[in-house]
Amino acid sequence: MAKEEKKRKKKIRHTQEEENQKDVSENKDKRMEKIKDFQAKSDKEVKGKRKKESIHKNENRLKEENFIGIGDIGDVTEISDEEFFNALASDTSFNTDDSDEGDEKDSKPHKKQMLLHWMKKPLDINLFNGCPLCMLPCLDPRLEDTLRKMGFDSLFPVQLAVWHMTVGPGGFERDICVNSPTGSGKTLAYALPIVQMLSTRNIRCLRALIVVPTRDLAMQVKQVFDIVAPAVGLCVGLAVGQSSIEKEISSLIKRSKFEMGMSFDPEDSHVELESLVDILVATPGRLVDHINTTKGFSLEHLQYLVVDEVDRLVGESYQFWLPAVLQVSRSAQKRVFKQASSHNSLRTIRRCGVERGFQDNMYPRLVKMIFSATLTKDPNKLDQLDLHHSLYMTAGDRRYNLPKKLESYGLICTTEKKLLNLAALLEDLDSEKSIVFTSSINLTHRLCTSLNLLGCLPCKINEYSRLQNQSARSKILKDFREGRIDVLVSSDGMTRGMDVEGIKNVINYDLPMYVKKYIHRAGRTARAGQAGRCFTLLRKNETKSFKNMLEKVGIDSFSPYAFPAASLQRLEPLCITAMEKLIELEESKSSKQVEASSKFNKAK
Ligand SMILES: Nc1ncnc2c1ncn2[C@@H]1O[C@H](COP(=O)(O)OP(=O)(O)OP(=O)(O)O)[C@@H](O)[C@H]1O
Repeated sequence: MAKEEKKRKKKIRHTQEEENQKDVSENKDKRMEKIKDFQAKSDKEVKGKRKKESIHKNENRLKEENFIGIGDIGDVTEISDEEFFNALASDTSFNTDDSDEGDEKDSKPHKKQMLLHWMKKPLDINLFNGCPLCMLPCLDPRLEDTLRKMGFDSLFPVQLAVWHMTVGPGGFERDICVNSPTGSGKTLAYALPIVQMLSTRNIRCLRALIVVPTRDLAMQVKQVFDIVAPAVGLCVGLAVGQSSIEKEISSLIKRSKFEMGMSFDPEDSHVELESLVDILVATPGRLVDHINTTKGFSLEHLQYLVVDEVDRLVGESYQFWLPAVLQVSRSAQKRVFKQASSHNSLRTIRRCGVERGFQDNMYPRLVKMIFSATLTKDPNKLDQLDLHHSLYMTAGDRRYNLPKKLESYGLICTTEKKLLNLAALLEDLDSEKSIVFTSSINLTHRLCTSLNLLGCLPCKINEYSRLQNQSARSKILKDFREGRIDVLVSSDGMTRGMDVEGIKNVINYDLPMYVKKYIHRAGRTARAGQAGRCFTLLRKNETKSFKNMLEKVGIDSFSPYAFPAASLQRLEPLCITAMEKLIELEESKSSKQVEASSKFNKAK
């Protein structure tokens, strides 16, 4: 009897276990289904954005092709339909931050490629070896002292090359166009000669303008000037919209004494407002605001114009600022030049002779210096800069170069396994300082949330994208610089020019579609001659395009990077749980948004 009872109970237990297992596996299938749907939705969202970007890019290309500009247009970005749909299918990242990141492909053999004559014989920066500061001709001892305090005892090749063409024998006779790899020291390459040349000025007025594409980069460039400029008594201003325009104006323009007192009559326009700065670092939008609206803001004494990340700043989304600056400085220059014989209070004596003017009027030359790690060769874009007797400087004979000590790796996996592979990689890297790049702002947020929901990684992770306001981004960047954050999940807004010391790894969560984007992302590491690694997560069907991309920067293949199966198995359930929590968060967020909008509609 007891035996039969035992048998019966065992049978019941067995069927229960079978049913439970069946529930669990059905449940798991449902969970995986839900995660797949979620991933497909986010892929679709990113693809939609990319498609828009790419159509936008093609519209621009067509516009350019119909543009009757100088020379041929063989250098415009080209993407055939089949490439476009391949890229979409392989889920590679189109530019979502800036449609100007496209490559100017070396035009196909059948297309005549027009290369500007001055770009045909570039000056090779690699011919210049690093030069000890004590051997640098004409360097102001105060600047030498400051550089040593910065921990620099020699100049990098690009810095020496630019020095020779500006302060040295080259004497600023020509406009300088520099194409030098990321992290090679371009900021100091232009800051040093400008500060050296202005160190002898008597009267303070705005003589040097540096334009960069983003606020964060502008603040970073200003930090460099804030170290070297005061050493020779120069003042530096910032115009980026970081503070209110009134606050900014008071930091740039000295209000006349009358304006302080009661007796000031605003109509009294003959009172000359003085500049509080010799050098201004600005983003295009705020610069144009000051040109158009700020009383006393003048470019008439401008001697140096620097355009950093120039291929971005002459791109389609920034085209508004350059004509304004050139026009204002040109007309002001002509006026100043004519008055030069008069005894006005301030005469701007510029070196480097005069420029071919309009209607044969001669006027002092505005020296232009343009910099990028991926300098454009498109004649239509460069023509906007109105360059004078340009000198093209580049590192070696290849168009695009990665830092010498950068190693490129590829992690081949399916979309579904990307989070799992990224988690395994971050676990592998322990808490080394790293940046994870994604192609869209929303994906940045989701990825950062998922990684934190895993709860098992040895690193502190935060996100950095336009979803956060400027002050939040500045704080996160500061925490990252100071080591309170180990891994930054970032959209491409961070890419250009940002210099954070000690970044060991860059991780592309998705394959950048253009080599320029790859260069600027990977260039966040291996800076100033240090070593660094760039990992790219890609699908099997993206391997070919990744290899093609690396060939453009002189790398004939990438090293595969894989993980022991055990670590993937251990992390997989955690990733699934993290994805489910993320889906719940997204669903509750969207239901709250629906609730809020229905309440809003009812209230109307
Ligand atoms: N002469 C030097 N000696 C040692 N370090 C230097 C020197 N010049 C610059 N550096 C350091 O090199 C790093 C990269 O400099 P910088 O940001 O100017 O590079 P970059 O070429 O502008 O890079 P990107 O193309 O990404 O903007 C900075 O951390 C800077 O402090």
